[in-house]
Amino acid sequence: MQLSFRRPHRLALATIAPRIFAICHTFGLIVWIAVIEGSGWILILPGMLLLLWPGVAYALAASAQNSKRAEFRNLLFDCLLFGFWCGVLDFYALATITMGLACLMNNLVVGGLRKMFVSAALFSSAAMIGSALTGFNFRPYVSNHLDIYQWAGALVYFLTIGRVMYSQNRQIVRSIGEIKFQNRVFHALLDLGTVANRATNIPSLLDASLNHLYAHFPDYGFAVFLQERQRSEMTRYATVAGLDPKDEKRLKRLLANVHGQRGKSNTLPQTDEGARLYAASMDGRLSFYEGWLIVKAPSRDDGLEEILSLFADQLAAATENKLLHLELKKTAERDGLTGLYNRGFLESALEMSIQGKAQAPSLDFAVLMMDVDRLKAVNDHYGHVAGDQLISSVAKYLQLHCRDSDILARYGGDEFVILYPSADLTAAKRMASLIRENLPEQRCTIDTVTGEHEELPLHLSLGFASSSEVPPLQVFELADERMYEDKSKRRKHSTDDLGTKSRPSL
Ligand SMILES: Nc1nc2c(ncn2[C@@H]2O[C@H](COP(=O)(O)OP(=O)(O)OP(=O)(O)O)[C@@H](O)[C@H]2O)c(=O)[nH]1
Repeated sequence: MQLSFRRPHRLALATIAPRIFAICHTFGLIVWIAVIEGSGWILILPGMLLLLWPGVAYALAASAQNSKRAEFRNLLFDCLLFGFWCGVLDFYALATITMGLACLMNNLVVGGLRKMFVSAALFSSAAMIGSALTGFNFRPYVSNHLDIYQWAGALVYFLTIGRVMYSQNRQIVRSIGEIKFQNRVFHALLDLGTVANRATNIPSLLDASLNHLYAHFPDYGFAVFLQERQRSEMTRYATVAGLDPKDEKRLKRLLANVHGQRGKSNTLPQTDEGARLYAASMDGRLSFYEGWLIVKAPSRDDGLEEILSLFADQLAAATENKLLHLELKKTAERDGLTGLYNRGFLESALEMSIQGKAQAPSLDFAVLMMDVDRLKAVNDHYGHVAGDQLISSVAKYLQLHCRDSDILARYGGDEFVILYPSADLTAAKRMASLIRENLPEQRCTIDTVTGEHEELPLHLSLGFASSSEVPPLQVFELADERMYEDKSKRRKHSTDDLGTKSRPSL
């Protein structure tokens, strides 16, 4: 079997010095007594074997699979050795008491009462064996000088043990502090994903994430900057938490430095009257942006760099996911030409309004349907680009007069719908009147196929209905019917004009 030595557990390291001292001191005691009682080498030679023990104990701990457990065994073996020699030295009282106490105390400290009792049993048994082998003598006192030697040795030994316990305690306190900090980092990282997922857009994601980090690390300040990859001078998003406004200047300077380091994900410390600014790149994970997470630490913090890149990575991943999600949502919900909601979104919103009315009958909704007049003629005469411009102009006009709660959608080619999810007919009527009165004055500039600009008026046919008039399922149909009635009326008025003009009467 091949022995492999490793750095043993800190307990085995801590006991090296006190054990060497105790063994050397005991060897001195053996030599002294051997000289006094004239037993000479009969006592000294076996005593020399004792000197090997600290090395053997260390080797046992360093080669064991579990060096802590091996050191527990070594401490028990200490009791056997010292007990044996107390017996051999005829129970010299001061040595027996101090050695016995030291053995009991060491085992009590590392293994509690149970280990202490085991160590007491081992010590006494070994003492009995030692005494039996040398013929059961009892000599509690040897000389004053030896008493002084033994007192001094005991004093140094207990002081050494005290020092060891103090440094062990300090290390434990430091370790607990580190564990607590790592725990905070772990929780902050774990929750960062959840916080970021809850956000509805990028600014709120960055805001919530930085506030979350600040709540976990109130002594620190945080900032994040996202810049367009193509135009890095354009800061698209910037958020700070826990930073002084005067820090912003410093941050700008820091950002100017980190620009040159683009692509690197290492942090760049910058001194600032005791506090330090660190920047971690979010580059690797962002497709269209380059970003920096900046942390202001109250003092130099070497451990921060590693953690900071974890936070930067997590934040970048959450931002990239949100950007993709928003893009997907936009594609799924929005109309490509006008940016208004599309038919699918409107239909699900209408479905929800219908269900809402079923659950709360007092909750009315209304629909305003609109159709652009004579788009086909514009297409035919000026081309489809001009037709598109006309549609976009109508969309912009409607958007301008809608509130955030209104759902304005492009329903089909030239059809628009506004759903008022929690309003009766009044809102739809008001919008219809506005359109009737103001729209004819509006003009849309189109590009003709010959490259000229033309101004065309905007015309819409309208129909509105509300759940206060008909059952919810029929509201849309009624608005549609009314819109076609309106269109028929408007057509009648303009039929003659169309016949007489060379280009569409718009
Ligand atoms: N330029 C353009 N034209 C479109 C678009 N979607 C639909 N159209 C055209 O819009 C026209 C709509 O037809 P209609 O509603 O029947 O005709 P209209 O000319 O608006 O006539 P009225 O509604 O009866 O006034 C069709 O010619 C479609 O090809 C679009 O996105 N862009």
